[in-house]
Amino acid sequence: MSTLVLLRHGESEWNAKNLFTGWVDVDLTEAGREQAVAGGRLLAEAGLLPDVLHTSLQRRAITTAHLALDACDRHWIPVRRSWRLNERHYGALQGKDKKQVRDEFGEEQFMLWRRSFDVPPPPLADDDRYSPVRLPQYSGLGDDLPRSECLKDVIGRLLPYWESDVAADLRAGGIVLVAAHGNSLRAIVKHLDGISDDDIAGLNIPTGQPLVYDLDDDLAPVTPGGRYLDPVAAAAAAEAVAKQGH
Ligand SMILES: O=C(O)[C@@H](CO)OP(=O)(O)O
Repeated sequence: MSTLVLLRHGESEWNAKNLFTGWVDVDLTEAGREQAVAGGRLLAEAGLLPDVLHTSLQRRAITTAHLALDACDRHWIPVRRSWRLNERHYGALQGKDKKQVRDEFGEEQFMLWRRSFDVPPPPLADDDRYSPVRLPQYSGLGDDLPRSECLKDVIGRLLPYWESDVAADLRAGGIVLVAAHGNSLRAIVKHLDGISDDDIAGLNIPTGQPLVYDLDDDLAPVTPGGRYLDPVAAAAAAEAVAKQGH
């Protein structure tokens, strides 16, 4: 038996502005920092003290994890990071206002780009100011560096890391914290709960709310869907994510 805690970063500057973000490395807002600290306090109150942390290479997840772990006195645990836990690359939509995109392209196309399993947004040009191609943290990726991704693509690049690194820590026992992003966490939840390609469209992950999975020896959830430590706040925050752009 092992325990997995999934934590989406707190509110980011571009969450607050309602902009598609993806691989753009924006910071947390003050409210996002407070959410991260509150998430850490929830972990402490529940006695869920992480033994190891996995994060993406993005500032909003890294800072959230640091603040949450500091709040529960686990700032010292081992850390592993991978681009494979990054947010979904939102292609040419990165930096665009969600409501404006919905108004311009219509509800159906907007939701296909946002939540469909296999429709990626148009690719981001390498000379775009939001392209990550020249960032040093991605210099070794070569052909793996995405220009746009759908959820299916995220699952494809995330699962190898899940199997090799996260699952290995889970099998070793203890409590594993994964601090990541709305869509990389949707990919993990889809995998764990066996959610269908259609039904995953309806799943939204709230910012800063710890989601806990107790896993059996096969790393299958004991309780499907896991449990939020603050279910009322998590439901309200997930609803707010679902409504973005509307
Ligand atoms: O813009 C993004 O990168 C993500 C997460 O903030 O947005 P969405 O919830 O629309 O997938």
